[in-house]
Amino acid sequence: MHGRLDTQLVNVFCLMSLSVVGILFATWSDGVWWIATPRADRWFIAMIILVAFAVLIWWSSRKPASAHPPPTRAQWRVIYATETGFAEEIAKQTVLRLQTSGELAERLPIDEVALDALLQYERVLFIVSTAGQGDPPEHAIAFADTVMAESPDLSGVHYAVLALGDSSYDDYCAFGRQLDQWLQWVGADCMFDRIDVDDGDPAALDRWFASLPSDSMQKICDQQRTKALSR
Ligand SMILES: Cc1cc2nc3c(=O)[nH]c(=O)nc-3n(C[C@H](O)[C@H](O)[C@H](O)COP(=O)(O)O)c2cc1C
Repeated sequence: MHGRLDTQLVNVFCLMSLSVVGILFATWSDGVWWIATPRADRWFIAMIILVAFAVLIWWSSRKPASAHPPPTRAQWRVIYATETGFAEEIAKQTVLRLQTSGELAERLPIDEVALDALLQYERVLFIVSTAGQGDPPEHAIAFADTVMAESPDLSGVHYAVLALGDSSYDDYCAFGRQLDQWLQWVGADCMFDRIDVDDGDPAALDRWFASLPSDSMQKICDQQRTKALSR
């Protein structure tokens, strides 16, 4: 918007300057104007200047290449921790939903996630169960003991947690809660509140899937982002 206004002001300034120069030339000679028809070579030079000017105007008024490239969609990482396979199944369905909505998404077991990789992720969905007596699943123990023992700055990471558990256990959804607390502690940005799933509760799972971006919602976000960038 500002760019267009600036260009228009420059155009107005140029036209005014040319008018002033024209008036000065007109008042320069107080003798009789030479009214003979210009020679052919003068006509030719004038035509070339006119065409060059027209080409210059056309070239400078072409739509400039956008300074803001279209928003790229972030890659979603769906990280799961499972003992008996339920979290992995929900992770598969989550990735499928995201991909059907036009998102880029990949599924990763938590034991394949290192801290330096996590720092690079933009959008992460954790789907984790609790095993034993409030313990992480076996393949998540190393993550809990090493990565979650650190205090990195995860402020660039947007996350959500789906905690699978069973309220008949004392430490209901303990690992999901610990993970959520750690993510908050290290400054990660929570996209929506943690959802606890009691013994596979379908209503809680529905809430999880409803919280994922739909295609239409993504389009609105893209449009808003493009608008915000072009301001
Ligand atoms: C041996 C065992 C221990 C469990 N311990 C807990 C627990 O401490 N807290 C809890 O909320 N759920 C506990 N659960 C329930 C599981 O977290 C729940 O069934 C979950 O959906 C399993 O997901 P998964 O198949 O991805 O591991 C336990 C389940 C089993 C079989």
